[in-house]
Formats: sequence, structure tokens, C-alpha cells
Amino acid sequence: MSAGPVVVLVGPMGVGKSTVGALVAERLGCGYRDTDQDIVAEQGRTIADIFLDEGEPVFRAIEKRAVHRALVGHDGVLALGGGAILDADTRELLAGLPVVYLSMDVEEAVKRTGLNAARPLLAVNPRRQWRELMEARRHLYVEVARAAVATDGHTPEEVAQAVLDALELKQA
Ligand SMILES: Nc1ncnc2c1ncn2[C@@H]1O[C@H](COP(=O)(O)OP(=O)(O)O)[C@@H](O)[C@H]1O
Ligand SMILES: O=C(O)C1=C[C@@H](OP(=O)(O)O)[C@@H](O)[C@H](O)C1
Ligand SMILES: [Mg+2]
Repeated sequence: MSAGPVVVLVGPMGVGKSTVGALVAERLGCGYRDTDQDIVAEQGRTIADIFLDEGEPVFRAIEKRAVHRALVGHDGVLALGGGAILDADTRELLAGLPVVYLSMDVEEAVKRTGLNAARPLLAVNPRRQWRELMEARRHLYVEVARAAVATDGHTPEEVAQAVLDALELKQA
């Protein structure tokens, strides 16, 4: 049991949660954890394989358990998968935590994720898929987050600094 993560990053696929999360942890001198990595380690297969073998609802159930474990057991920086906030219980657990929403526009999203088969939800027509996902999710990211950081045109290092500034955290 811990006091909870010092930073939780949410936002759409490819926005840089995993990249920026590791940088923020380095700057704070604390641990970094990524729920997608926890799932891959626990399941011994890739996220894409879980989607293919068992479908999205099974993935979401596995993800929910992984997120809840990390929220109570990790006190460093935590990056969530882009769809974790779809679950109402998860959103409730995030209330009051230092959650930052990383955002970007659709063109930046396609640049960062375009041809990447590791994200099964964007495998076909990524631009349209991404727009639809954002229509369904944007308000949920805003709802759970204490602050939002736009990442378009910014390096991961700049985004990491903006996350620290948004939460008024000091570099170690
Ligand atoms: N600020 C940024 N500018 C440009 N590319 C970035 C930025 N942040 C991340 N990337 C790149 O975008 C891709 C997705 O990043 P990742 O951290 O895996 O995103 P997420 O965990 O949100 O899906 C990676 O190739 C990463 O190197
Ligand atoms: O947005 C989503 O529904 C997903 C985001 C992915 O994580 P990233 O946001 O780290 O790419 C991964 O959990 C899975 O492919 C589903
Ligand atoms: Mg990630």
C-alpha cells in the first residue's frame, strides 16, 4: 500500500504518456510504471495479441485490474493506457490524484502512431479511428485530469517540464 502515484498521465494513444512518464520520473528521482508494460509482463504476450486472441472487452478487464493495482501500489510516476479512463470505477479512483492529460491534434497523432501495428485500435484508417476515439473520450480525459498539457510541436523533454510545472513539482 502506498500514498498513491506522484503523477498519473492520461491521454490518447501516441501522445507520449510512456515517453514523457519515464522522463518525469527521472527528473523527480522516483520510480516509473506503465500499466501496458505491467499487462504485457503479467500476460506474457503483447497488447495486440490480447486484442486479437480475446477481443477488447477481455483486454479492458485485464487493464482495469492492472490500473487498480498500480494506483494503490505505486508511489512514483504512472502512465496509463489511452483507454483506461473508459472505466467508471477507474475514473472514480483517479479523482483527487495528480492526473495530467496530455493532448495533441489529429495530424500529430497520425505522425506519432500512423503505421504502428502495436496499437490495434488504429490499425485501419488511423485518422478516422483517432477522431472517433477522441469524440468518445475527450470529456473523460478532461474530467479526470487536474491539468492539461498540449504536446503538439513540443519535444518530450519540454512536455516533461510542462507536466512538472502544471503540478508544481520540483526537479530532484
Ligand atoms: N513530444 C513528442 N514529440 C514527438 N514525438 C513524440 C513525443 N512524445 C512521444 N513521441 C513519440 O510518439 C510515439 C508514441 O509515444 P508513446 O510514449 O508510446 O505514447 P503513448 O504511451 O501515449 O501511447 C513514440 O514513437 C514516441 O517516440
Ligand atoms: O487507447 C486505447 O484504447 C489503447 C491504448 C494503448 O496504450 P497507449 O495509450 O499507451 O498507446 C493500449 O493500452 C491499447 O492499445 C489500447
Ligand atoms: Mg503508452
